[in-house]
Amino acid sequence: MTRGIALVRRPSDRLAEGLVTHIERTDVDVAQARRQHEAYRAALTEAGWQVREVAPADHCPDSVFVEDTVVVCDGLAVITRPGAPPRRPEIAGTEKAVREAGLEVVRIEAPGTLDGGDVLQVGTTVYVGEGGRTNAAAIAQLRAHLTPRGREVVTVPLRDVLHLKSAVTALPDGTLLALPDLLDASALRQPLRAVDEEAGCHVVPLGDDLVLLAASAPRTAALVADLGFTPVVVDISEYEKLEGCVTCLSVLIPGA
Ligand SMILES: NC(=O)NCCC[C@H](N)C(=O)O
Repeated sequence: MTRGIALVRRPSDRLAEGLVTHIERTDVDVAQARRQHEAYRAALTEAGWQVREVAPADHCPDSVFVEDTVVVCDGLAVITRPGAPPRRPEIAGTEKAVREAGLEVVRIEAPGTLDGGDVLQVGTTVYVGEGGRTNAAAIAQLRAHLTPRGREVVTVPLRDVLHLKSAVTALPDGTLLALPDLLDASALRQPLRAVDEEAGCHVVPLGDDLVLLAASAPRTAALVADLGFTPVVVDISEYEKLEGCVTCLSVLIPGA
């Protein structure tokens, strides 16, 4: 028995040309990135997920960051309209993959723009970061799609950060791990723990007590263990050079 499907997309040969917005560009070692992607996939498999590949989009340097192309909620896939125009061709392959996984499909339409990295689901609350990539028109569309599924969509204003999940994610018990300087935390409802490592606020609950996080956040891994969870640590240094984190390299479809 698996926990569900984990969609991933192999890194493009053009990965090193990926977008950078809030950090300096540094050289990406694509061969190393490929090895790290293999290890990331292996960690998901080991944690009980059936890893499935979205068809490659080698002409899109950022296509490995598959999370940004879809929001999955309760059997529904909301195909996004990425805020960065060069990333919009990425959505076709994702739509095919989620249809094959048996999900119902709807889309964010213009003038809405939304990146999956701006959407954090905690219980029935769906936080959406409004900032550089995601606008109010898209948030209204997402709300219309998810309200009938018993979700409450809450807007979180962002400052100087790529995505909401660059600044805050949640542990399996709903506790938020955050870098509070990067967002308006007053919108957040669950208990919040500030972390002192940039990569420490990006975690992915993998089921039971398992928590995926990056090797660049060792103090947060210790904190996660102290809180009674089991850290699953992966080195994603080459993706971090492109403002990627553990969340953006997969889309989890529980129960699929
Ligand atoms: N959800 C995410 O954290 N996505 C990371 C996207 C990084 C990519 N270089 C971008 O700027 O779109």
